[in-house]
Amino acid sequence: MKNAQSGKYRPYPKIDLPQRQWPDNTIDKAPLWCSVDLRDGNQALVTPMNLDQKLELFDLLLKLGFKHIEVGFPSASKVEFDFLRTLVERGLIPDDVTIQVLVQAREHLIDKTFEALQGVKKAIVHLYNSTSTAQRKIVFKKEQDDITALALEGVDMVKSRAASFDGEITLEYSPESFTGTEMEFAAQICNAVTARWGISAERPVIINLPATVEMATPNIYADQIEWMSRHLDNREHILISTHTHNDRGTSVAATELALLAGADRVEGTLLSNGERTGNVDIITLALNMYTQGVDPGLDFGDVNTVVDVVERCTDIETHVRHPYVGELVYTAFSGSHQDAINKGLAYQRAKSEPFWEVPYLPIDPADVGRTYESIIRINSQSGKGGVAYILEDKFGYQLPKKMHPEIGRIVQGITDVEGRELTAEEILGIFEKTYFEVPQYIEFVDMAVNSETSKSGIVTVKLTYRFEGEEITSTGQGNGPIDACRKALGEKFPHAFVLRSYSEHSCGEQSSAKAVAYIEIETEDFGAFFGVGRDNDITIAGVMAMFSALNRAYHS
Ligand SMILES: CC(=O)SCCNC(=O)CCNC(=O)[C@H](O)C(C)(C)COP(=O)(O)OP(=O)(O)OC[C@H]1O[C@@H](n2cnc3c(N)ncnc32)[C@H](O)[C@@H]1OP(=O)(O)O
Ligand SMILES: CC(C)C(=O)C(=O)O
Ligand SMILES: [Mg+2]
Repeated sequence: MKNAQSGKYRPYPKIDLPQRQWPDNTIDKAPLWCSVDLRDGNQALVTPMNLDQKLELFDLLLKLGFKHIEVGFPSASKVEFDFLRTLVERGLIPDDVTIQVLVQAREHLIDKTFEALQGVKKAIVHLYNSTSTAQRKIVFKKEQDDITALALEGVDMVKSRAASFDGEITLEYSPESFTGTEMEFAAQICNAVTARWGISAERPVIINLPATVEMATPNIYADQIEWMSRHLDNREHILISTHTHNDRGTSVAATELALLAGADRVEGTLLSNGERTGNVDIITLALNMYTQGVDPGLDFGDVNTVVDVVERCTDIETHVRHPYVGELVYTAFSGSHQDAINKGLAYQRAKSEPFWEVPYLPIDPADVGRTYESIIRINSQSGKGGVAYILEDKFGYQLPKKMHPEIGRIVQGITDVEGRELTAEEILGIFEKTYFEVPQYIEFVDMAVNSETSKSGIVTVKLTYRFEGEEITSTGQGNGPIDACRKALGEKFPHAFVLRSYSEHSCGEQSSAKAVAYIEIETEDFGAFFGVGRDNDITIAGVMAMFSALNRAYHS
């Protein structure tokens, strides 16, 4: 890169805003949302949407709850014109939804726009012209007064068409390239526009202040919004609208700070489609509010469907890390995150009040229609907690905590060698191979508990097992069936061991549930090992767990 101080680039100047108020404000209600997916999003696509795609996306926007929808630039092309006509002719615009159309301050375009609007009950006509120093100098080659005159000509044209229009027309005016415009001129042109329109309580105006190009830090945009809010005439009849692009990657922050600064309305798109780096992502904005306990007024309870429809219509894939909706945003691979999430979810389930307190998950995935299925995935960065979570969450095995390090080590040994993610089924396979498919050094065959003796507290069992090619049946007594089986192995089994811990649970649906038992033994010869047994009968499951542990110890 060249020297940044070569003079090619300059810092954006500060806004003179004495006693700015916005830093002390909080967002406590949703703005009026306006989707510009069908216009700004569409105009930025390699292949603009066809009629069917626009209809599908429009339908999604209605379902999500948008009340202002910019449906296009009807004077720009046949598809744009036909789309609006289709909405009107098929009666697809609900009474509580206002459609918006964009147009330049040019007569033939305004006429075409009103032709497209015929039959619409209420519409926002969004008139724009560029006001920035660069556009005035380079593109329009006009002074400020000429630019204002252009805007006012546009207003006059819209006003006269609106007067003879059957439906209700609201004016939206955008000093396009606002962020490159001097504040005084921006206020001056907006005030001229609203005055010419005849602003009043009955004729409110939307003043949209676009970061057509994001040029500065978000606090500057907030300053600009507060500055404009202070300098716009008839502020009470104006809806200040934001329209941020994401050139510096801070459109969400800029919009949020603009809301603190007094903006009433937000234009943006789903998943940030739009010119260059995109428009601000309304999903992120809305869910940011939701996670602060503020009702966003849009329903993102099924983000997977939103992503499907938007991807189908725009032919743009969603990044796996996209806030709230990306494939990996609810997934932890790393051990310490998995451990904390696992504990957090258990804590959340157990407590009675609803406040969401799960570490590393700023939102409950279920609230946006995401499942817990993919929260924890296993690779070489993962730890024992993650493995235990998968075995319990997916397959119902509630491994005792003491056993987690053992299975964690075994799985990590495999991920280290494989160098890739292991699926849940592969984790289950490792678990079953480790505990249920151990080569049989000593093999359990059968057992029977003497029910009479069990009443006295001491249990007598008859155990049959296979050892060194011989099937042996022997009797043992103990303070439980497993202890009795241990004794029944007697002197024929050469490795002395003691039982260290035991736990059990049932696993699976009621009708097909199995009992699962976990036993830890400590052998003199091989050290401590866990074993797992699974059977219809809990006692047999326990004894099988003991054999599993013995065989693992022997083969260690
Ligand atoms: C920031 C934004 O997103 S703004 C929205 C931009 N969206 C689009 O442009 C998508 C749709 N646009 C189009 O299809 C076409 O540009 C049309 C149909 C609107 C116009 O097409 P054309 O007239 O053939 O071409 P073009 O857009 O290049 O016209 C440029 C002329 O319009 C003028 N112009 C541009 N914007 C405006 C405006 N808002 N008001 C008045 N005149 C304008 C330019 O100064 C230029 O004038 P010149 O011919 O005297 O040099
Ligand atoms: C038309 C205007 C509002 C626009 O899209 C922009 O300035 O980014
Ligand atoms: Mg834009």
